[in-house]
Amino acid sequence: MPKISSIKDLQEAAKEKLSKGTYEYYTYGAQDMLTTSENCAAFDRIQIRPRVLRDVSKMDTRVKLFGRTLDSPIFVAATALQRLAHADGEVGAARAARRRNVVYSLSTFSTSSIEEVAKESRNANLWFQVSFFKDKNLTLSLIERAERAGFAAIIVTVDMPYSGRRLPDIRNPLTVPPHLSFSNFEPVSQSKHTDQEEDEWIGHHVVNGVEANLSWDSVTWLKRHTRLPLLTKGILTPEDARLAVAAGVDGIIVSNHGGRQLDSVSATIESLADVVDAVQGKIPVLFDGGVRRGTDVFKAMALGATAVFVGRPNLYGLAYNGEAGVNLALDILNEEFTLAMALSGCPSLKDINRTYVQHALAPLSRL
Ligand SMILES: Cc1cc2nc3c(=O)[nH]c(=O)nc-3n(C[C@H](O)[C@H](O)[C@H](O)COP(=O)(O)O)c2cc1C
Ligand SMILES: CCCCCCC(=O)C(=O)O
Repeated sequence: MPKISSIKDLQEAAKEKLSKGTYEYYTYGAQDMLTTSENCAAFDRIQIRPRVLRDVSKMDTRVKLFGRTLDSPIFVAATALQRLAHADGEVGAARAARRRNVVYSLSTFSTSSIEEVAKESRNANLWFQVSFFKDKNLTLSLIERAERAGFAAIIVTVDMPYSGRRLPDIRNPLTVPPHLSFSNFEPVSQSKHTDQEEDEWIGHHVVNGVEANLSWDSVTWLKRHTRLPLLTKGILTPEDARLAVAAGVDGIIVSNHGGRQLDSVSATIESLADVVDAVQGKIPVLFDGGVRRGTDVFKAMALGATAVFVGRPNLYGLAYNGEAGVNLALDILNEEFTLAMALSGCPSLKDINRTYVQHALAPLSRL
């Protein structure tokens, strides 16, 4: 394998290391994966309009969010089951995010617990992703644990009342090996139990436990029960963005779950500007989906994102080389992004705006 110099290289290296089932669980999307592909392809239909003869001798990628200053707007998205990729798992990935002073979001469906990640990555910028469970006390207890452990924000996922139809999962359902568990679901994980009891409990709480009877009142309810900033993840339309603002959330994440939920929805980069316009600057709009290059980050920032999350690049980094692999993924993206800013004549994030991008008449073609 030649030197890893792009996220694509990392993906190929990860494919070599992971079992087929794990690689497909991480990489694939719902049904025909139209949206998963589009998330990446749509970036190629956007061109950058660089300005020249600016002072780019000092670059500043810092972003301020909810009272904290982060060194870069490239954050790590919540993804389940990270220790399937490497023993370093969520802890290693959170440490890599801490090294760059950026946000690490921990999935509810993690293989290291809220407390373990907080303890082992002390002083990291941790956000917790929660789902609405039928058992409301379960949702609340997860949030309370995240608050107690020092997490700085709550992300509530709103695009997953049911799991999307992912064909590898249907043909060959992913199993969690016996040495791993959904660590946030303690009652079973900590007590003596048989594998069958564990499977039944997980089936009940994790897979079938997610609530499908939801409304914006559910979000208001959650907001009342946390003192942390609350972000809704999975917004794709200006209509829902306006409702999110009205519900009093502190931030929106434009996301289609990496194309893993409803196939045939638009690429997130194509939904971003409309959401940003609807929100009118009242709350930050964050973004994820298909970011594989620093130039993708630049395009999302130009269309109004306050920060972007990367999901699969983090998993590929982990699979390649644990914490060091996530460091590598974040280094590549940050180097590419800073260079894109400099070559576009934008020394700081506040300089980047919509005048720096345009829709290509034809997709930019890849060699
Ligand atoms: C393997 C995998 C697991 C995921 N698990 C979660 C999860 O537990 N909760 C959640 O809200 N989103 C989850 N997501 C969605 C990511 O948070 C994010 O929206 C998506 O990965 C962004 O797209 P990208 O992978 O192209 O960067 C998952 C995505 C992947 C690929
Ligand atoms: C096997 C349980 C996985 C929970 C859902 C994780 C997720 O959001 C995903 O996209 O996968």
